[in-house]
Amino acid sequence: MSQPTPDTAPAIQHDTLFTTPLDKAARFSFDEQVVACFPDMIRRSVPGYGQVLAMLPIFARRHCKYRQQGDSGQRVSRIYDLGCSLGAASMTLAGEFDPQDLQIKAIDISPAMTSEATTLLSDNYPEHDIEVITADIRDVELEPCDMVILNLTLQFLPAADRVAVLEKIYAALSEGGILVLTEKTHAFDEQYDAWLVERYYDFKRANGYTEMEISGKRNALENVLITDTLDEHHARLDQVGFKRHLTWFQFLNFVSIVAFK
Ligand SMILES: Nc1ncnc2c1ncn2[C@@H]1O[C@H](C[S@+](CC[C@H]([NH3+])C(=O)[O-])CC(=O)[O-])[C@@H](O)[C@H]1O
Ligand SMILES: O=C(O)C(=O)Cc1ccccc1
Repeated sequence: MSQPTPDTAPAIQHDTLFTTPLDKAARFSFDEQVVACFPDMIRRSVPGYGQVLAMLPIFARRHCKYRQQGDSGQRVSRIYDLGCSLGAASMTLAGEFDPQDLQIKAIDISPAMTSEATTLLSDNYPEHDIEVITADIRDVELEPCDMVILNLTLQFLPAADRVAVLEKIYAALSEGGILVLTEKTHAFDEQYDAWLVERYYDFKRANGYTEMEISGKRNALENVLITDTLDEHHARLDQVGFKRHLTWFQFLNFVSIVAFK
């Protein structure tokens, strides 16, 4: 199935959030202002964002086993999209699967995000079984599932809460299921890290962001987006029980890992 062009969504606004000097203490939050420009912001700010999304249905085809659902005998695979924002990952998956083959549960803590995600997903994929839930992923119980997507979400949880969320994901995944974990990272080596950060800012400049926007966003994300190193991610996946996990994508300081149950 090909991806329909979203026709009912409001026009995507250009990200101009940090074009004026702001209170230095203003923290980044996923509010209405961010929602309005989010698709533009994330594509201009996250190297490889579109490429990672495009691989999700390809991974899903290989790892989602049809499961028996209730008394109806309906067979579907269940996928969680945790920290779904506007549902881009769910949208990409829905575009590549028939409605009867998938059940998607998309969860985000920001009501501004889930409200818009609900509209976008139901307008574009009315036949698909997609539930958008406003909740903190630290609090939700996960049902048995075949694939879990954490696309740039774990980095926003307090470091102390990350193990518990991954343990819960490991417990919910079926044998043969996968977690796809995409994150911004930092390098342990200071010189490598400085090089990666500077090239990341070059990437942002190339995408039209000014020095003020780059530094404004950096200040706003301080203590909000807390990166780990790639080694820390792999060690934590080991710790929660995943025996096999592979970095399948890297673009500057952004990585994506697939962990196999
Ligand atoms: N505790 C939490 N519980 C639930 N959601 C949370 C929590 N903390 C933060 N979030 C949510 O995690 C999302 C992170 S954005 C994900 C992009 C998306 N995955 C995408 O594929 O486009 C990444 C980014 O903006 O860099 C936001 O929508 C937060 O509200
Ligand atoms: O890390 C950054 O500087 C970013 O701009 C990434 C990002 C993208 C979208 C929301 C929050 C952070």
